Amino acid sequence: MVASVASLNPALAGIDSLFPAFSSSSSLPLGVAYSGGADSTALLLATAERWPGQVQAFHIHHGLQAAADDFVRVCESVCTMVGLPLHIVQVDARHASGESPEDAARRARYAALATAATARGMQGVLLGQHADDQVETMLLALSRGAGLPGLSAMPASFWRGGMVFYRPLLQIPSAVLREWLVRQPIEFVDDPTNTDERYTRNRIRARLLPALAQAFPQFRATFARSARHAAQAQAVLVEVAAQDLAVVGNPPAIKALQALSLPRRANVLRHWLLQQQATPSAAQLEQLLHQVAACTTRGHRIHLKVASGHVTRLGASLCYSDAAARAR
Ligand SMILES: Nc1ncnc2c1ncn2[C@@H]1O[C@H](COP(=O)(O)OP(=O)(O)OP(=O)(O)O)[C@@H](O)[C@H]1O
Repeated sequence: MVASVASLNPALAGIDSLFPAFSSSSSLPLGVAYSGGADSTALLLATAERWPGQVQAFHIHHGLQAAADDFVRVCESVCTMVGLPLHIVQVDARHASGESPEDAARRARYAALATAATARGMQGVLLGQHADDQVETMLLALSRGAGLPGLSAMPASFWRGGMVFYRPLLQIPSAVLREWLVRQPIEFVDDPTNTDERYTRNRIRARLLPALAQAFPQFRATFARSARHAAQAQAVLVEVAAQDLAVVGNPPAIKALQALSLPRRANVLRHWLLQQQATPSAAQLEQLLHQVAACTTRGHRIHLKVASGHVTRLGASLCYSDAAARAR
């Protein structure tokens, strides 16, 4: 009995809880984003066990590290062994100026996964992020002073590039997946950059998570609950902002903005700016609120830098313009 429980892939519980009503017709076949690391290996094996013949693996070759060819070799060997189709997609993940290399790699990875999975007729792509990744994401957000969108951490599903992505392992600790996997005759790779403590995420993993486990043994579950509360509250804020934008107008009329309470004024301005592809810093939003409040005479000028553009006053309304973005 114990042996059969121990031999059960823990990732199965994750996919079963995320897809309770998955029918074998419309939602299959599924792709698995397979890095060759422990988590996506456990996920790939569980998915293939649950839906035999309906699963394909997708590996993105970033060409960023010398170890990338080793990842490909391990992915090929595992997929051959378990009899799964594997698609290897080369991407150019060089980062633009002002973008971090990790963000560039992630953006390129999701775009390539969406394109390749669509081309192969996949109905969704599964990702291997787990409960520890979720806590790390929240702590990273806190370390940067994030608001509710950041504290909401990673959603269990989302659309990108016309493809739906799922994260079935968000409730499963990394150690549980790894403990099972090391007892299987299956190879996996440990990304050497995961232990490089120059990266904040790796410092969080190596130093904070063990301390949290000692102080609050239930931290994965309670942090996940907080992330869900934050996501729910954020969804309400977006709804309220959309309603308020309909009232103040788009672009927003200054007098109508002044009629709103300060928190709603901040909320609707952030929402409006995000629609213009401009993410204001906390200081920029503060300045803008100050200017809107002070704008009580005809001659009052507003000219504020926000993101890579400017918010100005144009008659009775605000205006956002970004010459650099228009030229891109
Ligand atoms: N090169 C890649 N090719 C395909 N999918 C990837 C790749 N890198 C990451 N992913 C997907 O994104 C998820 C999260 O990436 P992350 O970098 O946190 O994981 P990892 O440590 O590289 O690998 P794993 O999660 O498999 O241990 C992975 O679980 C996997 O599903």
